[in-house]
Amino acid sequence: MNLSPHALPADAEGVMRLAAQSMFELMADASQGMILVNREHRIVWISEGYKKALPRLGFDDEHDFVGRRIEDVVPNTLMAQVIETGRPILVDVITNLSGTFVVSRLPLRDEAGAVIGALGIILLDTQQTALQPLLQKFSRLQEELDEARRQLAAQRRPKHQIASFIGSSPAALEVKRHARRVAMTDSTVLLLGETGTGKELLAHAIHAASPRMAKPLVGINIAAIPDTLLEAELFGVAPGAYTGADRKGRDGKFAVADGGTLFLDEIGDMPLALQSKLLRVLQEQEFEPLGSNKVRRVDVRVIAATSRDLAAMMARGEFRADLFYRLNVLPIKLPSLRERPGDIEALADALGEDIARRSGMPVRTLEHDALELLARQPWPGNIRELRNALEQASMMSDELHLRAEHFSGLLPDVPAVSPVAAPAPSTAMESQALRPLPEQIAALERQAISAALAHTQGNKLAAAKLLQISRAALYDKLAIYGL
Ligand SMILES: Nc1ncnc2c1ncn2[C@@H]1O[C@H](COP(=O)(O)OP(=O)(O)OP(=O)(O)O)[C@@H](O)[C@H]1O
Repeated sequence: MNLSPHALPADAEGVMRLAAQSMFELMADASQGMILVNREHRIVWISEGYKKALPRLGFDDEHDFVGRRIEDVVPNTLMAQVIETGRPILVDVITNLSGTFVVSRLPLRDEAGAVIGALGIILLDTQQTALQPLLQKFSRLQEELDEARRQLAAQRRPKHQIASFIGSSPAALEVKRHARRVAMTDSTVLLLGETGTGKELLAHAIHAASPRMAKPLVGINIAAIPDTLLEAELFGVAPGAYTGADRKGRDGKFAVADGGTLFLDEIGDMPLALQSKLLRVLQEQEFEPLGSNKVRRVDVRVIAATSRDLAAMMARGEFRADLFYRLNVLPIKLPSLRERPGDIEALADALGEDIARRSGMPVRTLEHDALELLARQPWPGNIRELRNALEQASMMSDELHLRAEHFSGLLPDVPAVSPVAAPAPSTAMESQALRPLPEQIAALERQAISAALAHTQGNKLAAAKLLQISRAALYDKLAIYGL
């Protein structure tokens, strides 16, 4: 007889059938449990080992269990998914009320290849194995990952809605109406207003109300970054352009904000040399990273803000006219607090609640005389300064109702009893002068900065010149004093 070397032996089919059968029996015996379900997800059989786990699933009698749909009796099972997709899940960890198990799930097919059910194997019951510490660690890490994901989602949620812009004065309502309208468009927005009037808050709110809300809002304060670093910060650096830390190259804010919104704060402080590069991104949505000649395309909506008079800067040749007109398509002018004293009560309520929530202090209310006093102030630092005054007054008193006297020394209208200019020290003055020196110096410094900002109408560069300190030093101090 001339047998071809590749011909199947006559008993091949029988051996394979028996192998499948013995494998099945062996697995049913050796594993912690086995379960078979049909096409309709109904349980048709369970192994002896599986029967032992039934009480933990809430079943005393095997006959109550078999015949049911698996998803109705085994929480978190993925057997239905295996039947629907026809794809096995070779190793997985499942946790339900009966414990944590390492399992395997295989689809079962007929001769034509159609899925007729699935086989589930409990490979390990973690309570009974040396893997217990490892699996405990796994479930702890899983919990930590879930928590980190929850926190990240909460952080990504927009910080402010348009309704967070407090105020019902005609000027505040006009700002909100305008903001809602521009949120619908994709054009560049220019927010104009003194420091602390809510430009950043409004930029967040416009982004949150825009179709880009699910994408990032990236912010950059142009005045706070030295001119020499600004180009790299905005447009990124190509790999190899520099040695050292930037050798590998890095994305700039425009690339990070791709698909979302870029908030350019203090746009008036943009150096002339970079203004043309910015104009090109606004017009063409493309730029070249530093040290690269490859054009990068992005889809970014720009919201710019400034407290400076861009038109005057343009007239002086300090700001490019073409950039000004490009930015000025949808300007929104934010009113100063002086222009809307009627909103002070609502603002103080909202800020007071926020201060209490963040500090753990009780919520304070303002007495009539305190409200009248606050309404008379010039507020060069606007709402940020109001917030700061409320925070300091709350910290310095235990009373739940703040009166005008609680703002003594915190506002120019209620002069701090300065130790230097105290002609006839009263008890209050003495106690003021007995405060620690660093505290007194800080109070004076804060007042000097407030006064300089009031004088320059919020122009920080001019205020820094007046105070004879650098722009960066002024920014540091503004952050320290919450101005
Ligand atoms: N209308 C408002 N309602 C409630 N809070 C406000 C409002 N406007 C401003 N604030 C609060 O005042 C503070 C300063 O606001 P924001 O930083 O938005 O001002 P800004 O105009 O961007 O200031 P700067 O020009 O100095 O960057 C923030 O704490 C902000 O939440």
